[in-house]
Amino acid sequence: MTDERWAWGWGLANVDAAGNTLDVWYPKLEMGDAKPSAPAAAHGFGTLVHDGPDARGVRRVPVFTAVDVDAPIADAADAYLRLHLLSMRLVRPNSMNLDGIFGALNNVVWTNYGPFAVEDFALRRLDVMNANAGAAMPGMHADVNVLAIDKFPRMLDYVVPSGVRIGDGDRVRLGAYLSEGTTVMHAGFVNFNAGTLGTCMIEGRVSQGVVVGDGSDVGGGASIMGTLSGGGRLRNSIGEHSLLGANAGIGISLGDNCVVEAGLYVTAGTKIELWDKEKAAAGVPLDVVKGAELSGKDNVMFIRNSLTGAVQARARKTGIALNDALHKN
Ligand SMILES: CC(C)(COP(=O)(O)OP(=O)(O)OC[C@H]1O[C@@H](n2cnc3c(N)ncnc32)[C@H](O)[C@@H]1OP(=O)(O)O)[C@@H](O)C(=O)NCCC(=O)NCCSC(=O)CCC(=O)O
Ligand SMILES: O=C(O)C1=N[C@H](C(=O)O)CCC1
Ligand SMILES: [Mg+2]
Repeated sequence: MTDERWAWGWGLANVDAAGNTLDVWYPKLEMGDAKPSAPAAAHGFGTLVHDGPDARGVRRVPVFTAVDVDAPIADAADAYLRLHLLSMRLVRPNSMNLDGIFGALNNVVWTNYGPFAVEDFALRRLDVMNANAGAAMPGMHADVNVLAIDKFPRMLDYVVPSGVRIGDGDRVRLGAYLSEGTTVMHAGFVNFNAGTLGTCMIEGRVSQGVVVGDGSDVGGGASIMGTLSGGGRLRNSIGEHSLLGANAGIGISLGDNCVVEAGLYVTAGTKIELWDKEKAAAGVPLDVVKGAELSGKDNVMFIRNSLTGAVQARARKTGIALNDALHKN
């Protein structure tokens, strides 16, 4: 036994004319504590493999990839393997080394004909349209629709996890980790290395590094601050049976059984009054703490008092209950 964590499998790579790997699809991956000496089986991609370029200028080649998930990312095939591990629920967010992921991934034009290189895209698009002209329907030209230009593709084109609903596939990147019973509505968003650890309703944005616990709800338009851009360093999370209200936001973590009022953004620096009924009734000033001091605490309701304008934290005894009917996926 070693304490190494290895993952491996056969992937089908799209490789552009310059030799750049645009993407790799791994239908199946395995994990173990040692590097496999050789693939256990043949790749099985059959006629999907073509060594010469297609009309996109892209070759499709099988690659056998084995990676130590605790080592930095080596290349695009490695990055794609780790993103698959997350979406296949083989590895939880924040438990793998993802150093170097943006450098390893190529920027790609994602289309209804698969990935294209950015270089000379207009000419490649013309080649594909000409190749298709009248092929099935005389006089008709099949358009190449550009869905995105990005380093990360949609999860659902690579991994379809069981027990989830996703209203709009564009809103969930490969590398999202969605547990059984999760529903992501159309305005929700889940980044890579982020997701849900149980049954959840996601109608807001779950940033890279953020995880949401069982029985919790991220309301419409809600935002959970991430760490990739904008200078924030705190990796935020939401515990179990908590509610981040519609259009609310957090730059701190929520523990279990918490609620953030709709429309309220609580940051680490927000000055918050600790609600105390007796003190308030007696006109005694309430204690004040910064948001960071309440980060991760259980049983807290955050509101902006509509009479005084102060943000307040009030004790809450129980967690929220999701609507079961929306999670029998
Ligand atoms: C913060 C809460 C939870 C508060 O709810 P309640 O008012 O029921 O709480 P309560 O404990 O019953 O309230 C106790 C007392 O506090 C008062 N109170 C409540 N909020 C207050 C405020 N901001 N300022 C001053 N007083 C307040 C109540 O009137 C009540 O007063 P009395 O004692 O005098 O009666 C709610 O307002 C909220 O924001 N819920 C979030 C719901 C949400 O966003 N769900 C996601 C849906 S997502 C969605 O719908 C998608 C749509 C979309 O995309 O936008
Ligand atoms: O899962 C659904 O469908 C949901 N529907 C609600 C709606 O249609 O308003 C919102 C939450 C999830
Ligand atoms: Mg509905």
